[in-house]
Parts: sequence; C-alpha cells; structure tokens
Amino acid sequence: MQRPIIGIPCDIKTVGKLPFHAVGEKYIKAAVGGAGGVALLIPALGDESPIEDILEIVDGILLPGSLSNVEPHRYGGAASRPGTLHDPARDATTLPLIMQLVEAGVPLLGICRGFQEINVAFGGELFQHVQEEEGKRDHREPEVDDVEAMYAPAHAVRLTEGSLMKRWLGQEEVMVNSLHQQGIKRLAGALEAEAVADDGLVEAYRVRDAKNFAFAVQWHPEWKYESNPVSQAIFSAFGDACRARRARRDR
Ligand SMILES: N[C@@H](CCC(=O)NCCCC(=O)O)C(=O)O
Repeated sequence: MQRPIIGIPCDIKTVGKLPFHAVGEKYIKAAVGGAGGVALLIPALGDESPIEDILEIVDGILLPGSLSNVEPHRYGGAASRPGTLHDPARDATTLPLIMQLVEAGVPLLGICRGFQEINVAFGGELFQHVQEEEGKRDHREPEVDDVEAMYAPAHAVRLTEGSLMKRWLGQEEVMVNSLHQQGIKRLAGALEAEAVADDGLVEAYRVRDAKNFAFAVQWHPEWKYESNPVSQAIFSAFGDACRARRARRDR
C-alpha cells in the first residue's frame, strides 16, 4: 500500500518583501516519520482554496502550530492588542476546511494554533492572554535562546476518564511542553476534553462522535516525537487512521 497523504496547511511568511507559504520543518518530519505519511503542503489561499479537491487528495490533515494568533473576530473576542501577529489568509483557509474535513471523515490532528483553530471552527472561544486570567498559570515558553529549553516538558496534564489518551497510554497524567498564550476559554459543544492542566485549561480534546480520528493538543508533540512515548502514541494513532483511509481509497 502507498503511504497516506497528509496535508499540512501553510502559514503566510514574508521573506524579503514578498509573501511565501510555509510550514515548520518539525511538523513535516513528524507527519512523515511519526505518522508514516507523505507530507503535502496546502497553501493558504483562503476563499480560493479548492477545499473539495483537497479532500479528494488527502488521507489526513495535520494543522500545525504558528506564532500568529487566530483573529479574535473569528470567535467574537475583543480586538487584539497592537503588534499582535495575525495570519488572516491561514484563518480563511483552515477554518472552513476543518468543518468540511470532519464532515467528510478525513482524519484530523491539530497542534497548538491548530488546536485553537478547531475550537474556533466549532464555535468555541479563546483567551488571548491566558497568563493574565485569574488562577491560570503562565503557559508561555521560557525567555531563553536555547530551543531545547523552550520545548522542554513544562507542566503536567491530567488525562480525563474515557479519553483516547488514557486508553493509549494507561496513565493518569503526562508531562507536556508549553509555548502559547492563547488558550481555550470556552470549549465548543462538539468537543470532549481529553487532557486538562492543573489550572483547569483544556490541553487536548477530540471531536465527540466524529466519523474518524479528530483530535488536537495544545502542546507540541512533534518536537522530538521519536523519543517521546506520548508523541509516538498520538502520531501512531493519527497515522493508523490515515492509512485506513488510504486503504479504503485504494480499493
Ligand atoms: N499564537 C498562538 C499559537 C501558539 C503556537 O502555535 N506556537 C507555535 C510556535 C512555533 C512552533 O513551534 O511552530 C498562541 O500564542 O497561543
């Protein structure tokens, strides 16, 4: 059987004076090495994105993290503070894509910004600065130059009863890294929490009653996925779902 095709939506990055469509290398490597797929980068064309054609081609979609924030008007939030990085082309590409791919039963894995996007696509709301909310910890990365320290395990998350993660791992809690300041303010009704931080912030969820694998995490399992059993469980479950779809398409 041929490897499943895993679509990864791009960010818009300015290089020199021109826009480029880009995805961080660690997401591509995890889609290939962790999930066993062929990575296909999906440009952020917004309204011009051929969603139905994309869904015909792919066996799964990985929504990667990004420094940019989902624009608050997408979830009824107050305007962002001056200087906040946005990527309206990515929002306009991923938010409609998410609803259609879940409806079509295409496997979905969301990471960090991708996790936040799925919640917004399903009608949930985000905090813009989690660390300023009463009782919440600071979920941002440490201010250091060393990337190893930035992506190092930062706090525990408790796995919920009946969660996929508890079934995969047989554990009550796991340690995760933490590099975000947006976060789940209100989890959309169609989503079921899988893991929760000690301050109550939802850190992983699945789409309840989804036709296929539809799961997302606030942390970065793609970072050194090959040496992290939690990451391996996530990418292996996602890869299995993508392979099953590939096998059905090949029949
Ligand atoms: N901007 C959002 C999302 C954070 C996020 O996805 N960070 C990724 C950082 C770069 C990377 O590792 O790809 C927020 O701040 O919550």
